[in-house]
Amino acid sequence: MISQEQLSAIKGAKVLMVGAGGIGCELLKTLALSGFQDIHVIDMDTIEVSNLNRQFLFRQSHVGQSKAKVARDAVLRFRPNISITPYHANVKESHFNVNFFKEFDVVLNGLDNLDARRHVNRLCLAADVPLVESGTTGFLGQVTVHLMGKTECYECQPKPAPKTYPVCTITSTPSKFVHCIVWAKDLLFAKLFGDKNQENDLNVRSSDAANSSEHSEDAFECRQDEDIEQYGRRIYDHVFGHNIEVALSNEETWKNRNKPKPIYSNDVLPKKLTNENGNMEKGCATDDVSAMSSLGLKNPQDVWSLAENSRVFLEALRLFFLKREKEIGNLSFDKDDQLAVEFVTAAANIRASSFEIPLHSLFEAKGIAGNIVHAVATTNAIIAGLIVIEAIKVLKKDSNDYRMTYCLEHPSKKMLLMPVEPYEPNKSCYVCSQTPLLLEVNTHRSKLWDFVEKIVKAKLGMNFPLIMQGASILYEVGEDLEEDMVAIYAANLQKTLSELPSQVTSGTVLTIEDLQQEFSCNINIKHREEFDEEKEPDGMLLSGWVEAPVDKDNSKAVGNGESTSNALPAEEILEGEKDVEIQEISVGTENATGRKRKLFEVSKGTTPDHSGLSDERKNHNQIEKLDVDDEDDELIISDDWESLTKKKRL
Ligand SMILES: Nc1ncnc2c1ncn2[C@@H]1O[C@H](COP(=O)(O)OP(=O)(O)OP(=O)(O)O)[C@@H](O)[C@H]1O
Ligand SMILES: [Zn+2]
Repeated sequence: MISQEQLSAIKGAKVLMVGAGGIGCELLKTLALSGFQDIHVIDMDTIEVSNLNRQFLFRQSHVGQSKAKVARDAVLRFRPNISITPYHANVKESHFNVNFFKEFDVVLNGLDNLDARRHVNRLCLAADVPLVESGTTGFLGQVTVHLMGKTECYECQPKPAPKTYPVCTITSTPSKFVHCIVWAKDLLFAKLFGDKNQENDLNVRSSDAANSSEHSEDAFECRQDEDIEQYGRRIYDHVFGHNIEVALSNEETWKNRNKPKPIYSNDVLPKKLTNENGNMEKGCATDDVSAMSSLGLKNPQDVWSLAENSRVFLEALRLFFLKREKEIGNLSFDKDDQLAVEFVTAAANIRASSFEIPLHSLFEAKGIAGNIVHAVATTNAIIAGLIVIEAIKVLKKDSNDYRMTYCLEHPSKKMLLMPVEPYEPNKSCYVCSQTPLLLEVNTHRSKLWDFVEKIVKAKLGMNFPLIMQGASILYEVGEDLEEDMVAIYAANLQKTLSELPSQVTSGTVLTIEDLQQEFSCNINIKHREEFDEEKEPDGMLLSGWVEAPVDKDNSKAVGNGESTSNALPAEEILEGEKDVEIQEISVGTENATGRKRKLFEVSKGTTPDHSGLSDERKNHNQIEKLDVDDEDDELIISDDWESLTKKKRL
């Protein structure tokens, strides 16, 4: 039951929701049904068919329309007297500035990416508005509360770096299906259908290959004298046959590995394919173009044979050239693009055959390629309910009662929700505590451009940076800059740090500001001569704020509105490249009675990895078995659990 006090806090509140996807739809409904009367919703997306299974405010007829607007209309139908203001826009647009954020009593995130979450975190800090952050991944979810000075900010704990793979694993020595998927989508698909000017590691490097004129770079261009089937077969033979032969010629590589088998199209398919594509020739909408339907393959959960994959490969390539020629050169892989998924599945499977890696169905391949953990609508609904509970506490200013709550998938079947006390702000957080960072860099070799791209944008997440050394501005982004300044900054970008007009060397302190985020930080520069190409590919190292270790091979999860905030256990986890953090649950070492609890692993089959975490964090990242004997599935949300799971910084 809602108390009078809660009700008046709710009624008078002006709330900003960011994201109207899986969590957002549930949240908007729950806010409206809880009595909130003034809700603003920002979402930059339009509705897709794939959203309909869980984003229940949307229907087939809404596909292509703004999520924020349709969500508003749907909720107004059952709560016509409340005010919902939709914005079909990116929250990073400049009109959503600090003054805009200051209008709200609380901000509620239902986002799906680190970049937008960091941006909202900074604006909430600058505007001094509380933020309730959330995320779900399949059965897992979490809700955290961030209030400046009271609890940690969203960026107080480092987030894991996106999963990356060594280039040579992808180009030459794949050992898992995901390596074949990355090769198929980031190299082959990009090479054939994406921007031709982009660097691409597709060709295996070999001294022999360099001498081969026949298989030089333009092997990927369609020749004038060949038809599309010949072209497809030539690409097939080049990437699955010739390139594998070249790779085999590097004998050292295969001393301790199984040798791959070159595959040529004539080994797998008849010399001339019969035309099975009658339906496709008679014009159909671009969206419906599908190699599978063209070939009569119906079930996406079937694992195709090598011959079937080879046919899909050639057919998908043919259809791209026949039906989607205008897009070629501009395409990037999109998990919702059926033909792209078919092509990538087939290419990955053919490569997997070569390397004796088990083949996968289109359904599975799509999940891996799109970093998908299938969303669970119930998790989104639970998380949305928890967001509203925390929002009400925020509005009532019950800061002692804030909880970060984890929704767990627990093979031990002990509990579903785990509320713990939020952390205090991290005193060394460069975002909310303004602690300077340290950058080790070769100031004679690295250009200002490297610094802007690799550090300021990629690591610090700034959109409109201004870089200063003392009073002199080295670089600035903005629409109203004078032409001569634009030219000076462009020239600066091409200079090494030590060549800049006000030299950047060891001991220099740079101040970086983002005017939109009203966020600034200092970076102490330390010159270092050498960097390890494998471990420090940026050629520079930022510390003070530590990036969390990349998850071990099998400890990575991604999904709908994926969780990127704090600790979570993960059972069934896929490798991926999206920004998502799945760590361990942090709970205190003693229960309310002071009795020690047994350690256990919350997540089946994964041992917590604390490598790279500070000692303080290691102490916090203990996973404990709670002494509950009952083996039945229990939903535990009692207050007792809160006292059992209090968590404090040591
Ligand atoms: N910068 C941003 N500005 C505004 N809205 C954003 C921004 N980034 C993400 N979003 C929105 O956040 C929502 C996240 O919802 P969700 O995780 O369910 O993703 P989805 O795109 O709807 O589904 P899926 O990725 O699973 O297909 C999306 O609707 C997305 O448009
Ligand atoms: Zn912080």
